[in-house]
Amino acid sequence: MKIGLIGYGRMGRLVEARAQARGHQTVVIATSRDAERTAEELAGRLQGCSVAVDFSVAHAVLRNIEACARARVPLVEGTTGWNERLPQAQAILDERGGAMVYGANFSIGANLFYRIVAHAAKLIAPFSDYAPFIEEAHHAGKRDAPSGTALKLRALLAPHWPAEISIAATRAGHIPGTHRVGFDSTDDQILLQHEARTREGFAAGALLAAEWIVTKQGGCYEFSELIDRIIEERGKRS
Ligand SMILES: NC(=O)C1=CN([C@@H]2O[C@H](COP(=O)(O)OP(=O)(O)OC[C@H]3O[C@@H](n4cnc5c(N)ncnc54)[C@H](O)[C@@H]3O)[C@@H](O)[C@H]2O)C=CC1
Ligand SMILES: O=C(O)C1=N[C@H](C(=O)O)C[C@H](O)C1
Repeated sequence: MKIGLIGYGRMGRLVEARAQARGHQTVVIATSRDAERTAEELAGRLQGCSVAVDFSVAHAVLRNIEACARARVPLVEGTTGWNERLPQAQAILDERGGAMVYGANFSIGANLFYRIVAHAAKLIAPFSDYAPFIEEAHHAGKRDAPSGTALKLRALLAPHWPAEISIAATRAGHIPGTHRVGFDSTDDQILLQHEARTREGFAAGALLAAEWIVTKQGGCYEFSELIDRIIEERGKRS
């Protein structure tokens, strides 16, 4: 694949290294130096890419989606902090026939954790003494809080607990990403945790998504849909 990287920080650089190891090539790199470019101008830069991978900043996401759709380049959208603009993103993709896979967390483990949490929520919710809470911890350089993953976890719990579910966010040092979901009762506490050891898992998932979306002509997919397909396929084989 000929990859266009939007954002060349912690994640962008890691995606480049992993992509190279898998025989792909980075042909375009857009950074904060491209912040003033319009979607049309960025689309011009992305011409010739077979796929784009965006790990940049929330305020640039809609511009980046439009640029990729205009250039007819399928997009892997890994940036977080833009959840409330998803309907606008979908409208842009529909209007221009763009293809995008997005996800707050591209690690396979975190996506399996979503399913464990969803199952736990269903199991625990009928016992009204239990109240859920979420804790997340990340490196000091992370801009958004709560994390995209914590918001996704809250969305999984919300159908079972109508009251607001508290999320506590810690920003310190170099923590790659830890998420905890707890269910607290008068007598005990059930605690589930996903802890990323490095960022390699995010980069590996983003490349898996890139290799998948590159074949798609259009559409908007959440990465967890791709994981569902993998779980289904592996279930059939075993
Ligand atoms: N979905 C996932 O699995 C993961 C998502 N993330 C998210 O990815 C994003 C980036 O994370 P990091 O790489 O740690 O950040 P970073 O701060 O290390 O890198 C951000 C990059 O974006 C560039 N940038 C800033 N403004 C831009 C603009 N207007 N246009 C294009 N590029 C621009 C910067 O020059 C920099 O290269 C964050 O939103 C983070 O939450 C991070 C890790 C995993
Ligand atoms: O910014 C990060 O580093 C991470 N961001 C994602 C999020 O907001 O959930 C995923 C991961 O936890 C790392």
